Amino acid sequence: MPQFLTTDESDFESRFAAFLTTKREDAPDVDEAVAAIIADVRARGDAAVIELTERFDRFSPGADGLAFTQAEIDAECAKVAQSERAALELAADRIRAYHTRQMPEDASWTDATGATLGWRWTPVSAAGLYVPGGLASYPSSVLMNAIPAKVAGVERLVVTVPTPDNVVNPLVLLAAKIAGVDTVYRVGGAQAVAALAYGTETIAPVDKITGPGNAFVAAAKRRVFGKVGIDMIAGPSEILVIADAENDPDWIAVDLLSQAEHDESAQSILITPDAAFGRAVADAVEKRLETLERRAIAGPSWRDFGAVITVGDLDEAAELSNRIAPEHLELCVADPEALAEKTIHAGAIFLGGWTPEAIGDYVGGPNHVLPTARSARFSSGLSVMDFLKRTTLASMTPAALKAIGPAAETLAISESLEAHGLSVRARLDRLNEETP
Ligand SMILES: NC(=O)c1ccc[n+]([C@@H]2O[C@H](COP(=O)([O-])OP(=O)(O)OC[C@H]3O[C@@H](n4cnc5c(N)ncnc54)[C@H](O)[C@@H]3O)[C@@H](O)[C@H]2O)c1
Ligand SMILES: N[C@H](CO)Cc1c[nH]c[nH+]1
Ligand SMILES: [Zn+2]
Repeated sequence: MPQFLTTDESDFESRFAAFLTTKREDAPDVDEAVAAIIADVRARGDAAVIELTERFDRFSPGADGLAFTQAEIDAECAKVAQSERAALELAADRIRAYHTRQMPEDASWTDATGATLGWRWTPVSAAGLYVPGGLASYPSSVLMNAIPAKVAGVERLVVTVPTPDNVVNPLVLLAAKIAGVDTVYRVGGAQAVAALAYGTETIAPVDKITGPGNAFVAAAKRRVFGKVGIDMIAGPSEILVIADAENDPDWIAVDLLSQAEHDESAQSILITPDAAFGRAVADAVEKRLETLERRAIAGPSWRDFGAVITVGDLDEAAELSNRIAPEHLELCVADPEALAEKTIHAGAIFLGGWTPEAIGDYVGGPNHVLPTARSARFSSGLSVMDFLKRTTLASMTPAALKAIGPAAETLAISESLEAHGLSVRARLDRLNEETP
């Protein structure tokens, strides 16, 4: 049974607090194994990657076979149905258009002292995208990771994907091709992350690694952070729907199940001002679960981590939503724009009953790699910014240095940093000699 909570019950606060802090994931401790794998790849390069692939993915690529050839990619892509190809292309076009608008502008201005200041954005030179293997590999996630990188201007973009038993999902290769990925390596797990971070004879190192994966991949990303940049460690999916009684309970039920079916630890929550509507949605979920193919995943997720919360009004709904800070927030109410003004902590907001979250997972345009586990309080989804760096620019004239240099010298002396002060003083002295 999902939890049924009502804000006017006396024990609501304690039950809600317990619900908020419920541990949803028990990630196995794999850090020691991952440390050994990374050390092995650093020491032995391709030989280690090949051996680990033999052990974990049960085939031997050989050094020549670590990267897919163009002919292999073309042959796999030819297996994809035209309808799927068209859908991927439509998704790619819309994701590209959205992320192009995210590109930030450089800035430069001259202030009253004559100092010219500003900043400049430049892309990382090379990025590596990890694509999980097996059933969990989502071609849509290839687009969501690769397209922002290309829009940002990343010069070399590579994908690593495990291909257990040497079988690849053709849609992953097609998505990579559509997104403009340069090379795809048939390597997975911590060895793929290590190869991307440190490089091997075959795999050139990258500067930034993005993409989800299992506990081994997550631990490896944590370990190589610092040597390279990483995006985030994504947790199980979440959806929060705020809906009034004017909705079809079945629509809301399938929206809740759309994230529940990702993972047994996913979380789906309905907040509604109408208790009877909440019960109708819960009944509709049970009915859908009778036939849903992924009920073995969605059922436990809904029953163990799902909730229906009845509130007094939509202001109270917004307040709870902000405390939950969900990855995805659907606002199925009469005035979703007004409610969106109040729901300030969420990875992505879907406004109105005609905007199911699943549109955002595939073809809306915004990114579907989003902060989970309440981290939307302080972080954002993947964007072009993840593949850009901002460099500040400053240019002094003699007059500008004369105006602000003495204060720098004073601060340097107060920090006992003599050479700092002298580097300013040397120039100020020259200026004083020239124009006493
Ligand atoms: N958050 C998201 O958006 C999202 C999307 C897709 C998948 N996922 C997650 O990605 C994961 C996919 O997992 P997966 O395992 O199918 O694919 P994966 O690609 O993450 O991991 C497969 C690799 O794990 C390594 N591995 C497996 N057992 C190992 C062991 N005992 N020791 C060392 N390495 C080992 C192997 O190298 C193998 O190639 C799931 O946890 C899923 O929830 C998340
Ligand atoms: N909803 C997932 C992220 O939370 C992403 C995804 C991929 N495919 C379908 N959905
Ligand atoms: Zn999804």
